Amino acid sequence: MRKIEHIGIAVKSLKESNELFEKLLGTPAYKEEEVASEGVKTSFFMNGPNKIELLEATNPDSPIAKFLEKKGEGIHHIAFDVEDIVVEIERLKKEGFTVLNEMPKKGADNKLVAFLHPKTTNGVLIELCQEIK
Ligand SMILES: CC[C@H](C(=O)O)C(=O)SCCNC(=O)CCNC(=O)[C@H](O)C(C)(C)COP(=O)(O)OP(=O)(O)OC[C@H]1O[C@@H](n2cnc3c(N)ncnc32)[C@H](O)[C@@H]1OP(=O)(O)O
Ligand SMILES: [Co+2]
Repeated sequence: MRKIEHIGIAVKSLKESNELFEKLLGTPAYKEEEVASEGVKTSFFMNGPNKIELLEATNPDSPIAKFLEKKGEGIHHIAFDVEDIVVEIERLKKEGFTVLNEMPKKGADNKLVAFLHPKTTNGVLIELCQEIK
């Protein structure tokens, strides 16, 4: 794990939350992107070296929809940048973490991603991100 790649925040309305985070950070979202496979539409903000990802559900089966139902709006996951996601998945499995998708999948912002079950990470959903070069 090299650094925190982004903090994911579940929101009800991307439009409203984009306006709120633009006021908060003093800068507009630099990208909006839908990831149909995850049932989300996302927007990204840079704040210095830090990246914020806002996520709105695009269907009721989306992990974000279920999260909002259960916990309401708020921090959803922490994403870490990794050099080689396949190597990292194997390492983490050996360490006893539950990897939710052993095959990396295409995420947003030109990344390959995988997730660790929060039950094995002190209640925090962890995302692994490898830049697609
Ligand atoms: C890929 C695009 C983008 C990117 O950055 O590129 C994204 O980040 S997409 C983000 C959305 N996609 C995902 O989150 C995929 C991984 N998530 C999952 O597979 C599920 O959400 C899962 C397994 C974490 C939870 O599934 P589900 O909600 O169906 O199960 P439960 O409600 O039974 O939850 C089980 C247990 O986990 C707790 N939980 C659920 N979500 C979270 C969370 N985000 N953070 C912490 N804990 C979470 C939930 O409360 C349950 O605990 P319990 O004590 O039993 O209540
Ligand atoms: Co994410």
